Amino acid sequence: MDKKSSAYLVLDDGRIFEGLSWAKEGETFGEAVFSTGMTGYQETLTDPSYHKQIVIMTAPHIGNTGVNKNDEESEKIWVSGFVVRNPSPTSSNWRSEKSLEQELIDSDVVGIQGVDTRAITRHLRDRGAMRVGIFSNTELTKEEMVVRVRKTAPMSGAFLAADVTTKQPYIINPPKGVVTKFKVAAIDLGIKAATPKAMAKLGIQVHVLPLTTTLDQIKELNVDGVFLSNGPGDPAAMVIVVELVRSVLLEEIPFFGICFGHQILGRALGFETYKLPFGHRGINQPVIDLTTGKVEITAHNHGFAVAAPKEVEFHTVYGSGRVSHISLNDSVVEGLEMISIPAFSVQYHPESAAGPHDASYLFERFVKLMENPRIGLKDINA
Ligand SMILES: NC(=O)CC[C@H](N)C(=O)O
Repeated sequence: MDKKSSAYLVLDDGRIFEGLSWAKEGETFGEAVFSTGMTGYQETLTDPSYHKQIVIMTAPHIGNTGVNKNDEESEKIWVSGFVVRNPSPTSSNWRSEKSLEQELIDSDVVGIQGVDTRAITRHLRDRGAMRVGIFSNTELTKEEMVVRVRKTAPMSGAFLAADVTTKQPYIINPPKGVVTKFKVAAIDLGIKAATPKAMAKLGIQVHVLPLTTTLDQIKELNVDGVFLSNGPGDPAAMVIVVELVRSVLLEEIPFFGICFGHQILGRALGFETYKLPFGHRGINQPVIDLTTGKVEITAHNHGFAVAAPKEVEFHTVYGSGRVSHISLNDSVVEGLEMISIPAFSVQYHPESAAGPHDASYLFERFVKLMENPRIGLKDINA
């Protein structure tokens, strides 16, 4: 095993954690976010929503099952850096094709190991998400490293979806033996691979389209529904897509949004979005469905949220609606549904990847909405 050099995790408030270099050596910058998932490191690394973020894993042992082609959520690793306590020295899994460290090296991802990830997490919980840098094999002084971190762009106001959206449309068809019943235009703001697969299993032919897609291009496809995906950056920077959603709502085309798509629906309806102190990132987050009273254990990855009124029906130019789901950890809005037009969204990830499948019913809800666009959500959920 080659001897590892010292490495430093440097936060923009001047706090520095010393560890050892891991994966690629060098320096990298991003927003420091922590994920509490015990599994799913490969899905996290390849989720485009983490673009320009450095992810701290609270689970101490990472890399135990190596990496494989099936568990990727996109064609590449999007995180800017990866912070772990104890990378596994072996990869033990029948599907493993490569070690995690080798995959990170091959993907030019700078990592750091041997740092107290729990102390870093507690610090971020107390101080909030902030800019961060990883420096390994560096000649810089600690002061020079802090200065470099403070020169990097913050997440607030960041327009990042253009970096991750598909350049060309592509189609995900239902698997063999599943009849195609609906066609959906999925606007790719950083879509995870598990999402169109979850829809295709229900008989939906998913047309994955670039974020620049227009309403006319959607109407040319003669779709039964429009889907807005997860993705990186600040929803307040997504003006072009907010306008598209408003035109879809006016046409009353059945609409479903996940995570970034939920925030953009919220903004299209006229609500503000705001930055959470340190976000929700993990796969055991309790959310209550206010329609059924059921509690779901869900997968989350979001740093922003929608400021919508929770106790009452709200009224917008597109009709009335309500908050459909809230987090049981901190009461953050986790779902919206319109009553008079066919549109709903959730802040969390019903496609999971990784995480529990408690929320997979939401894809069926989208199918029912396309089957009965005129009756709206209230009757569908009854
Ligand atoms: N996973 C996502 O879609 C994230 C949405 C948004 N970028 C946020 O951080 O809240």
